[in-house]
Amino acid sequence: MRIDVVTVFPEYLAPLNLSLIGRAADRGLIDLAVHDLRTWTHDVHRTVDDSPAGGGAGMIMRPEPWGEAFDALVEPATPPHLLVPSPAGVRFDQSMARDLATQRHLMFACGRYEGIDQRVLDEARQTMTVTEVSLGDYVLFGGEVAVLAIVEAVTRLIPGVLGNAESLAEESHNDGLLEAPGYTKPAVWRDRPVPDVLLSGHHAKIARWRRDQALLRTAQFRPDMLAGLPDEALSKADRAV
Ligand SMILES: Nc1cc(-c2cccs2)n[nH]1
Repeated sequence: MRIDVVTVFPEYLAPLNLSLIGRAADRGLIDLAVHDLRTWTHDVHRTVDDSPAGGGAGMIMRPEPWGEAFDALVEPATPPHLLVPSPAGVRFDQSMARDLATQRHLMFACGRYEGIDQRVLDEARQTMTVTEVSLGDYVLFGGEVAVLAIVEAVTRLIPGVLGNAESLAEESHNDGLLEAPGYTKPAVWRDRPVPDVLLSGHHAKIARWRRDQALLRTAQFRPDMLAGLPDEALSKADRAV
């Protein structure tokens, strides 16, 4: 997968060169490039924003640098999926992460200030799929934080990036439920024991206990997820919890 990020704060994306994502890039599983939007400015002040048409607070990002950036980065024969973080976007979730992880080329446009001139998105829709995407119902200074989260959620699903693919199967939101609580050694810590069933070696009982805990946790913290499950997702044993 190729991932391009266009931002006025390229250093904000430095964490993408670390840890598992950095190693995935080194191993060629992803081809990640961060670009400074000011590359495509031509004035002495390298201006990327201007006052909003019609007045109002804040600044809007000018269309010209974005248009030139996309012209430089987009191969018309294989246009990317353009993702534009925005508080006004569709909510990002694990289902979208799974879908994005199957795509060949993602490009992220990090808006700052009060957003990007709308004509940039309108123009981009002529050649690319464009999705405004939100991390949640709160407002950030810019899209960079959202890109860090989305790139991490997507790249960890790419085959080969995570050493143990099994862990993907048991994590929260993979099966529509929150994951069960986890424990490790010591068997007792500050008078708090690991649940006996986890030390029993009885795999069927352990699996049942974990499923029960996942159902209870989901009912307590995310009843909306439970309500959204299709009937066939819950077994008879699940319904007895
Ligand atoms: N979910 C979300 C996205 C954002 C921003 C993206 C770009 C500027 S502010 N805030 N909250």
